[in-house]
Formats: sequence, structure tokens, C-alpha cells
Amino acid sequence: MGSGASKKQLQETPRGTSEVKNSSTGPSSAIYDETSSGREIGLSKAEEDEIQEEIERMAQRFNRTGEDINDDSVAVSSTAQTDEVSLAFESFLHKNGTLYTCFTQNGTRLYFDEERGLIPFPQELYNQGRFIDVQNWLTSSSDSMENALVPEPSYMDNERTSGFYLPGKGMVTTYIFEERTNVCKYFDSHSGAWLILPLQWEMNLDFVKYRVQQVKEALPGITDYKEITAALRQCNYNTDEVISVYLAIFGESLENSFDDQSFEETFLHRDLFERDSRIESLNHKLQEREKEVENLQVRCRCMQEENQRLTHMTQFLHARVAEIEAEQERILEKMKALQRTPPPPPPVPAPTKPKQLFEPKKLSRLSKAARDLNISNQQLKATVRLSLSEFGQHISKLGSVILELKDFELGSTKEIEELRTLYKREALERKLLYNQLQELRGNIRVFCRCRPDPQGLTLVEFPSDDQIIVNQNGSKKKFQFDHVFAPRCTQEDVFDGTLPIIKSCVDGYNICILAYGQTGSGKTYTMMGTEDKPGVNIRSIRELLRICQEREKIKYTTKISMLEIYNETIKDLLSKNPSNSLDIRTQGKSVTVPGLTEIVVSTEADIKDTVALGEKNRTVASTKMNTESSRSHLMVMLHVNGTDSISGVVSYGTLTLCDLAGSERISKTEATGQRLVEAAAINKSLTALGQVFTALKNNTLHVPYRNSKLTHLLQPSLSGNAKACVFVNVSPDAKSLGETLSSLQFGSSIQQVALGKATQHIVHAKPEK
Ligand SMILES: Nc1ncnc2c1ncn2[C@@H]1O[C@H](COP(=O)(O)OP(=O)(O)OP(=O)(O)O)[C@@H](O)[C@H]1O
Repeated sequence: MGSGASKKQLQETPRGTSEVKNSSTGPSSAIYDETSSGREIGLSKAEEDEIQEEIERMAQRFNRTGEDINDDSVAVSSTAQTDEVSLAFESFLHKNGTLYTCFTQNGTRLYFDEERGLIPFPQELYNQGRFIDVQNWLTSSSDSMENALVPEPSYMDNERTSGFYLPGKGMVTTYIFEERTNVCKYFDSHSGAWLILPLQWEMNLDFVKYRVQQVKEALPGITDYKEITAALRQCNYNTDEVISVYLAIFGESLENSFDDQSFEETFLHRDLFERDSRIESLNHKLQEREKEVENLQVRCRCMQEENQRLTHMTQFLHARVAEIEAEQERILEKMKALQRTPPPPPPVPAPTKPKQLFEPKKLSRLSKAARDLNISNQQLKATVRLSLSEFGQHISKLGSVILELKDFELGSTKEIEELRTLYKREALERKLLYNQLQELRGNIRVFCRCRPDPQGLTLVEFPSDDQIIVNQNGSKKKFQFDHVFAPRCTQEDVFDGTLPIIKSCVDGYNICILAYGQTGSGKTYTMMGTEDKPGVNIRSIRELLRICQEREKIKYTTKISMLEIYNETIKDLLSKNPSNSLDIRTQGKSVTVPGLTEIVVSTEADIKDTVALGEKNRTVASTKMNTESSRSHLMVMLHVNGTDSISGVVSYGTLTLCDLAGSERISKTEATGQRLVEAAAINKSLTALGQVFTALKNNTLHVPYRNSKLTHLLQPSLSGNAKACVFVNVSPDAKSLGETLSSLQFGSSIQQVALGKATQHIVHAKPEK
């Protein structure tokens, strides 16, 4: 291969386009004709030679000679001169982002393949890309290239790392890799540059559309076309890769559906997850701080004790010194007195030798002992004084350490207070998020209420406002609910818990509140309450009336009906003949009780009168039947219909308040006769209720609503149209342990029942003129 390519040759050599056109047939050549935009690059002779030499070197390195290449070539002209090289370099941009630099030798377009060396440019590539004006292309992307050459600041490393919540996987770490991906560009004739095609336009390319469709068919759950296009971009337009990425993240669920709601749920989940981890770390910090303070307090106490001990010791030493001084004084006095004492008168001569009372020897010994005593006393006093001053220093040091500790404790207590406030706020926000999620899913809210025990003996504990622990033979069983109302909670507290759910009744939602539990556990107290402490029934009706009256532009009618289900018969408690039984009628999704009395209420007095009438009839009926009220299910229904005078929207909401009969097992009641019949009826209806919840939880096609009058009547409230809330009432006493556990288990199981997002019952009527 020579280097005889001259400028003249370059000019005379037709542009590569026509050469290929001549040597190629089929559709590829046509495409090439349209797209080629190769440009000759003006080079000096020396540069040409240099390039030529480089090409030769490369060919040799790969043991490829010009002849070898010609053998391989498909479209090489045999008559062409072997040493003629056209230095009209052309750049071919493949769809996959590869840029081929070609040149023409002996009328054949060649390019350098890293594996095979110099080879003819393959025919099949012509319709897989296009020739580009490399200079313009480089100019258009020069900014980014320049940037690429500038070393990135170190913080970029951190910017590339991040975290993200993926459903089913939790928080995952992300890293922005520098990988080569295909980029779809368009030629902007105005600027003469290749620019990145915006995603929205890219979606309209047949090439992309086809692939998006493929992904969509494989994963019908993904509805966002733009998102799929973006994913395709990232995966070099490889549909298989996109599909496997989605499946890896979202799993099989995408093969079914993944609608807006699921996305919303995902985001809520993420927020919830983040909040949980924040709460956890706050909790951790709080615990650490509390431990620190506890340690400090212990240290402080030890120091104070030490201080006290030293003070006592100092006092004792002071006293001892005083004692010694007094003793010394006393001895000295005694000695002086002795020395002063005159010798006694000579005794009456006796036959024996007279004995001296104070021999001089003895006296001098005594005085020596007194001197020694004095010296040792002085030494002792000096030692004590030294100790005392050391003690004093020690005590003052201790005092300042104690002060420091107290300061520190104060600071820590403040910090703990702040942490506690933060913790409470996080917990509250978490609760709000959780509620939103529950709302979205349509989960049944389950509240637990524990009644007080008159004897004060209790087997239950309340570690937090959403947990209850039951102590059973030494082992502890923990249950978690949306809220747990401990015995000290008031009727107001309980009502506040239900308020967010109840309120939406005025906007056309069906709301249902059930009270479940054994006899005497406080169901009636929770729902109906007493004269001075009204329960959820009266309070919620009162609140709904208040909201209705507040909304001046919407005209509301509110009606109450009350019924009782006793031994599988329905009694109208507001009727003049409450003992007459009524039937249920089903029409489509609506379930009604034809003939059921509805009384319009608009004031609190109306509510009280109506509810009192219902209760009176219930008592009359139960007396006639020789039974107790708790042996039947009571349902109070408030129908709230509103008409918006401006928009003409009419809403239909119903609030169903249901005080269920006692859930205790027949065996425990030891019922016989009439009581056995009642217990069997209750058992049947509560079992049916359990079956409905189980079917809903398992998403089965058939939900056995019609297995009892109770579930049949509750169908509209438990079939995805409504928001439902269940109170699990429990007693804390030992003899109710079994029933308490079974009620709590029932509550736990229905917590997972998701009714789906509640539907608003509204119609658009013509607005009033
Ligand atoms: N939280 C509470 N605070 C004070 N008293 C309560 C509470 N819960 C229940 N009681 C009292 O306990 C007694 C039994 O309660 P209640 O009648 O509400 O139970 P119940 O579950 O409805 O029973 P039944 O199934 O027989 O109707 C009542 O005297 C009630 O006033």
C-alpha cells in the first residue's frame, strides 16, 4: 500500500457516497444516498503521509495486507489501483452509538475493526445508521467533550451516589455510572449540528414506538409511555433488557396492573419507610441520651455520697483533734499540779522505812512521757490538718464536678426534650402518612378499646397508643392496631379517633363503624354511651349535622333509621310496631330494607329523641321476647343527602353504626333453651361476618354476604364502596382472658382486609336556578 494519494486525487475522487452507490445494490444504498454527509478534510501532504503510514502499521500489526483485505472484500473493484487511498474520511454513526471512521481505498470504503483490522465497510451497516458531518457533530457535542476532559471535582463522586425507595426492596443505593448509551439525535439544519432529540419526539419514531409497544405488551402494568421510552434509552433500545429491569424491580405484579394508585402507594410507602427510619434513629438517639443521663445521675449520686462521707470524716477528725487537744491540756495541767504539790508531812516514825509518794525518777519518767505525748500530739495535729486541707480541696473539686455534672444533666435533659418533641412530630407525621395509605388501600381501620376493671386487676398493658399486650400465664402477647384506647381514655378520645373517617359521609361516602367484643366489654358504652357521656353514635350524628349546617351552599337532608337483628329477624326500632319483622331487598349494588322507618333529624334534640325512641322500642321488644338487648345486633343508620345549589352535585352518604351482639362462645354461656337459640343465631351471624372478612382478605371472587342478615345488610359497607372501622372491645380481667385474646385475634386478622379506595356517591344534577 503506497502513499500516493494526492490532493488532486482527493478532489477528483468522487465522494464516497457515489462510489458505494455504484458498488452496492438494494435498499441499503438508497438509505446511504439520503443520509450520507461525509466531508473531505483538507490535510497537508505530510499529514497525509503520516496517516497513510499509520494505516500501514495497523494493517501489519493485524497481519492484514491490502491484498488480504481485497480478498475479503465484497465490493472491491479488481481493476482499481491498490495504492490509491482516498483520504476523504467519513464518519458513520451506527444506531447503537458506534462511530465508524472510514476512508476509501481503490474505490472501496474501508474501516478499521479492532479485531479484524482494516476491512471493507459492511454492506449491512448502511441501513443501520448514517454518515454524519463529523466536524459539526463534534462542535455540537464539543461542550460535553470538553467537560469530559476537565477532571471532575471530588464532590461529583458523592453526587453520583444517592438512595431511592423501591417497593418490595426498601431503600436501595443508586450510583450514576458513566456508561455509553445510544443517543437519538436529530440534525438541526439551522445550526448545522446534531442535537439530542427530546423524549416526547423520540416517542413518535416508529423504531421507538414499536419497542415501547413490545414492552407494554409484556408488562401491561406500566402505563407511562414516556417512562418506557426513557428506560429504552437507558438500555440501548433493547426491549428484553427493559423488561427484565422492570421485572427485577417490581416483580410479577407488573404483568397485571400498576396504575396511578399503585404509584401513589409506592410513594407513600417510601415516605413511610423514610419516616420509620428517622423515627428509629431518633428513638435510638433518645435511648442513648437517656442512658447517658442515667449514668450521669448515678455518677452524681456516687459523688454526693463520697462528698458526704468525706464531710463526715472531716467533722469526725475535727472533733478528734479537739478531743486530743483537750486531753493533752488536761494531762499537762495534771502534771503541773503534781509538780506544784509540796511533799507530804513526814509521817509518824514507824519501824519501817518511810516510802516516798513521788519518787524523782518516776516523776522524770512521767514528764518525759508527757513530752513525748506532746510531740506525738503535735505530729498528729499536723497530719490531721494536712488531711483536712486535702479533704477540703477534694471536697471543693467534687463540688465543682457535681455542678458540672448537673449542668450537663440539664443540657442533656433539654436535648432529650427536644428529641422527644422531634420524635413525637415524626410519629405524628408517620401516622398521617399511614392514614393516607390506609385510605388509598381502603383498609378497615381497627381500633381496640379496653374497658376499666372495677377491681383494678388487669392482665393487659398499653406500651404505646397503638399496642396492647396481654399477659397469659407468664407469656406476653402483643397486638397492634390503628389505635388502642386504654381504660383511662374518655369518650371524647374515642370519638376523636373516628372523626377523620366519619366526616367524609357528608361528601357522599358510606361509612361503617362496628363494635365487636364479648358481652360486657363496653360495646354499647362505646357506641351509645350514657346520658352524660354519649358515645360514638350520638357524637358522630351531632358532628355530621354540624358540618351540614356549616355548609351553606349545600342543602342537606339527614334521616335516621334504627333496626335490630334478633334471631335472624329484622325489627324496625323506629316503627309503631317494632315487633314486625322486615325483609332485605337487593337491587344491583344497593341493599335496602323496604318499609324501614326513616326519621328526619336536624337538631341535637331530634337525635336524642329518635335514638331514645329506638332504645325504648328495643327494650319493649326484648322484654316481650324475654331476652336481653345484648343478644341482638343494633344498627343505627344516618342517611346524609346533600345538593350543591351551585354545581348541582348531589351526594348520598350513609353512616352505619353497628353495636354487635356479644361474641362469646356458646360453650362459655352454658345457654339452654331460648338462650341457646339466641346464641346460635349470634354465632351464625358473627361467623358469617368472619367469613366475609376472610373472603375479602383473600380477594376471593365470591364473598358470602348473604350467609346472614347481618352481613347481607352490611354488604354496601363492606364491599369497596365504603370506609369501615371496627372497634374491638375487650375486658382486662382474668376471667375474660380467653375471650379477650380471641377478640384481639379477630381484630388483627381484619386489619389486613383492604376494601379498596372508597367510592364517592355523587350525581351531577342540573343546578337550581
Ligand atoms: N370505657 C368504659 N368506661 C366506663 N365504664 C364502662 C366502659 N366500658 C364499659 N363500661 C361499663 O361496663 C358495663 C358493660 O358495658 P356495655 O354494656 O357497654 O358492654 P357491652 O359489650 O355492650 O355488653 P353487651 O354485649 O351485653 O351489650 C356498663 O355498665 C358500662 O357502663
